[in-house]
Amino acid sequence: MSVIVNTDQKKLQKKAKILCEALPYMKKYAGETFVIKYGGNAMIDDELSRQFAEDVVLLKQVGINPIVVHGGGPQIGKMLDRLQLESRFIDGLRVTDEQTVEVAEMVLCGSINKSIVADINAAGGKAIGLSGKDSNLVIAKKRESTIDLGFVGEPEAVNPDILNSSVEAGMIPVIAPIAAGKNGETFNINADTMAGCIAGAIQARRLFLLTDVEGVLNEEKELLTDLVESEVKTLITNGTIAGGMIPKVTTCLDALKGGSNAASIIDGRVMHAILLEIFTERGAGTLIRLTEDD
Ligand SMILES: Nc1ncnc2c1ncn2[C@@H]1O[C@H](COP(=O)(O)OP(=O)(O)O)[C@@H](O)[C@H]1O
Ligand SMILES: CC(=O)N[C@@H](CCC(=O)OP(=O)(O)O)C(=O)O
Repeated sequence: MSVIVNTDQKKLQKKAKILCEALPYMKKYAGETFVIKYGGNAMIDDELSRQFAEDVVLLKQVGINPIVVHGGGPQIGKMLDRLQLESRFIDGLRVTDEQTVEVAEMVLCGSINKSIVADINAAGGKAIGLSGKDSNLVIAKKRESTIDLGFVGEPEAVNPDILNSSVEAGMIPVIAPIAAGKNGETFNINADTMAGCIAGAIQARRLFLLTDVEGVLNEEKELLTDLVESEVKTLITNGTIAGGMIPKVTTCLDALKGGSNAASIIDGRVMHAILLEIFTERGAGTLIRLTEDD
């Protein structure tokens, strides 16, 4: 025979209260599509990866349609090191020659994509691994820049049919940021850029970028909880926003202009970061909007 002691009951009541608090958000977001960008730096340990997968499956279970776009910059870097090839970045983008694009495709579409798919499936979901190449999901073109970045691409067109049919079939798409150009060449796309353009093209209700910092930080390293477009531009110009944070904030602005309702940069090192962001009144990261009135 088992008994429930008072402290157990209090713990259970606390759990029930948390579930009730999440109810209005579940209702508000049921049927909506969320694009979640899972950065290579946020995949820092197995337990966090397992919890990320559980969060994604929970979203699907409560009627939200999550679409995961992943990165893997540090993992590409490690493989390049092993092959004694150099990693070089300009404004957060990897300079990508022919050998580098081969390695990027192998790492992103191979080990990383499949391990996220496996984690989501192990958590009870039905994940399908894709890249921009599958069913012409994303057609890329060379990214023009003052310094030649090689095979770095940017999305030119998005054909979301494969996403719509996968979601309708109850699947969770997991997308690697690799795409083909019109002539069949392979392009390496920054994963934030890939996530933002997909979010815009399918008019995702929300875009989340999970990374390895609390959000956008000011010069004193304090978290900026809300930013509008003009503030983002000033922070880039004065160098406060630099490196890998540049493609993140510009991606958020592009997704908002494309039709997403809100874009947030959040700390992927925090357990259940997505659930906290979606199902509590004020998430922990930086919320980006176009203007104060949005
Ligand atoms: N103002 C800023 N606030 C926060 N992080 C910043 C800022 N400027 C530059 N960064 C850098 O951006 C990094 C996140 O980008 P990145 O390394 O590309 O992450 P991910 O792999 O998650 O895409 C942070 O770890 C930090 O070093
Ligand atoms: C062009 C470009 O920079 N592509 C990235 C793609 C992976 C990525 O963006 O990964 P994170 O999100 O983990 O940084 C790269 O080669 O690192």
